[in-house]
Formats: sequence, C-alpha cells, structure tokens
Amino acid sequence: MAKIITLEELQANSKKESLYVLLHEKVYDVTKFIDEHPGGDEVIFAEAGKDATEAFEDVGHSDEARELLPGMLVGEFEKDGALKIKSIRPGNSHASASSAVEQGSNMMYFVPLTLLGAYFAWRFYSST
Ligand code: HEM
Repeated sequence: MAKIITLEELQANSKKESLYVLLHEKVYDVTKFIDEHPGGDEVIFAEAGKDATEAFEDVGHSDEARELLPGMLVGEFEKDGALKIKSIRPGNSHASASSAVEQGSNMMYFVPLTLLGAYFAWRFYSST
C-alpha cells in the first residue's frame, strides 16, 4: 500500500530543508534534487505546497526528467486533497464567501443604476 500524503503534510514540507512536490496526484521529495534541477530551485519553490502538475507539464519535461521521479516518490496524494487545493486562494481562506459578497456588490450597483437610467429615460420622454 502506498503511503497517503495529506495536504497538510505537503504544505509542511515546503522548505529548503524538506521539500515535497505534487505531480499527477503523487508526492515527490525533491529536497536533494533541487540543487541539481536544470530549471533552478526557484521554479520548484514557487510550486511548493500546491499542485505542480501544470507547471511541470508546461515546461515539457523530457523522458529523462520523468525517469527521475520514481526515485523521489514519497506516496499518493490524499483523494480529496485536490479539492482542498482548489479552495485555497492566496491570502484569503474564505474564498467562496468573498466571491458571494462580490456578486452581491455587483447587484448593489446594478439595481440603483437601472432605476436611475429609467428615471432619466422617463424625464427625457415626458419632456419632449
Ligand atoms: C520532481 C520534479 C522535477 C524534476 C525531476 C525535474 C527535472 C528536470 C530536468 C531533468 C530538466 C532538464 C530538461 C529535461 O530533461 O526536460 C528540467 C528542466 C526544467 N524544469 Fe524541471 N523538474 C521537476 C520539476 C519542475 C517544476 C515543478 C518546474 C516548475 C515550473 C520545473 C521547471 C523547469 C524548467 C523551467 C526547466 C527548463 C530549464 C531550461 O531548459 O533552461 N521543473 N527539469
């Protein structure tokens, strides 16, 4: 049985002393590899604690790069971990609540502006 890595564990290993990377629902320990990474350490640090799959695939890593992965495997990422990651917004842990407020404030502008527009339309047509 593969070890299950939680989102909390993934995020706890986001430092130079211990760095995990999440790729295709699997977690890899890149602590020793990071100094050798041809793409530099910064790009990998930027993906620490989140899903690095897209960044990794966008680069178009070679088969040689992919062959390094099994040697660094720690375990499988927890099943609902990806959902938790999607709900994370930088600097805001209540993302869904705040977007609801944003939608609410759009309506707050929309309704009075519509009424104002209707009022001026009425004034215009009733004066001519
Ligand atoms: C454990 C994960 C990773 C491994 C084993 C790995 C390995 C490699 C290897 C071997 C290369 C040389 C080119 C090639 O063979 O494709 C490379 C290049 C590169 N990697 Fe990664 N990489 C990993 C993760 C990442 C991540 C998460 C990023 C984030 C964007 C990244 C960005 C890059 C970039 C930008 C290059 C191009 C460097 C250049 O050609 O100037 N890598 N990587």
